[in-house]
Amino acid sequence: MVYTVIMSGGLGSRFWPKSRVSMPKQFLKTVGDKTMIECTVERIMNIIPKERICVVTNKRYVPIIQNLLGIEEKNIFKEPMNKETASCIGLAAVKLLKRDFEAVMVVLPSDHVIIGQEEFEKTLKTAIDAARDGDYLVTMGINPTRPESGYGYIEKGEEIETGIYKVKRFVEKPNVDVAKSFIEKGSYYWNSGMFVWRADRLLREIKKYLPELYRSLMRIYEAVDTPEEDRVIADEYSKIDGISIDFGVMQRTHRAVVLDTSFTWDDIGSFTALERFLNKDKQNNVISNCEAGLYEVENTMILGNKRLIAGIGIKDMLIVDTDDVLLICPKDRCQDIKNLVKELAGNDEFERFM
Ligand SMILES: Nc1nc2c(ncn2[C@@H]2O[C@H](COP(=O)(O)OP(=O)(O)OP(=O)(O)O)[C@@H](O)[C@H]2O)c(=O)[nH]1
Ligand SMILES: O=P(O)(O)O[C@H]1O[C@H](CO)[C@@H](O)[C@H](O)[C@@H]1O
Repeated sequence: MVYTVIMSGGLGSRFWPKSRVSMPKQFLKTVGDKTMIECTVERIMNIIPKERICVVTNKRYVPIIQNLLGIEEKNIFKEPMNKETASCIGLAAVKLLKRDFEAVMVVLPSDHVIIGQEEFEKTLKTAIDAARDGDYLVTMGINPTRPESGYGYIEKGEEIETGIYKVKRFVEKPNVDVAKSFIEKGSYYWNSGMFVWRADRLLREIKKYLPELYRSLMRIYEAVDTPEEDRVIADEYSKIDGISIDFGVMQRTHRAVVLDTSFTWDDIGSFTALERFLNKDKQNNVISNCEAGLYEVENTMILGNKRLIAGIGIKDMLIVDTDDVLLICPKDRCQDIKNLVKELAGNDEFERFM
């Protein structure tokens, strides 16, 4: 059977200070009036029934997820700590395999915006059909519109069925110059970060490329549904070296295929990504959730809280106000918020702001 696996344990640190450890961005109403994880569930429900929607998350978020989604506890796969997406997806694979030896997993991040529900459903059905036999790791390719260095790039090879191509090359997060050259070539997609594969196929690829992780996952597999499960997961997670599925498996596998897509997609990975979905004034400023008194301010993004935000002679800046933290930085440095958060999180004095 086909299951959805929603990855929802990330900290969303590029969205700090709006996103906090206690309430990361997937649980916030970032675009529209529903939380991002609710939108993810709604998007998939026409294709996969709720009883087969699973969420992998840090154990601290279980109450939030139950409250927002009303998902059965057996479908919430709890991680004791964050070890990136290869282990998160690997854990879901062993949990599902124990339930269903032919499980097909539709792996979805919990924080994307997709416009074009019909096209999305159509693509997903094709992806599921392509993955069902177990030969392929199916990715969904987005036609790139800018040399974004925060994404993975997929070069398409031979067309094996209409709209389905062998992956010639998968390059995770190239620098901007390399990304530019990919776009000029015209044969590259962005990796959407959504994947479809059989759980057993994924585990065979993990065995080949991440053997240590595979051994941990097999020990977890043995313990699933026994009284030892939580303890074994905690033991193994403490040993796992975190790596993303993209660097760990997708860049190395020979079994990836890519589907051409036609829906509008964004991963809302950073504040500037969010900016693309918000209204702008005549000076190209985004002013959200507050009043602003601006004099000669241009191309600036202001996400407010309760206060009036006033400014003079500012250009290309990001201002994020919350009850206890005010963040100010140039817009083109907004990816560095993740580094700032890492640095601040290492300091006891700032822990309460994280
Ligand atoms: N369960 C689980 N989910 C994860 C983990 N890391 C990331 N995710 C989820 O995977 C998706 C993509 O995550 P990223 O955008 O790479 O990371 P993020 O933590 O959301 O954001 P940043 O901290 O800003 O990079 C999101 O839905 C995250 O919630 C993890 O270790 N465990
Ligand atoms: O972990 P990150 O930074 O969100 O990157 C992942 O998602 C990107 C799309 O959101 C993909 O483009 C990347 O290849 C990767 O899967």
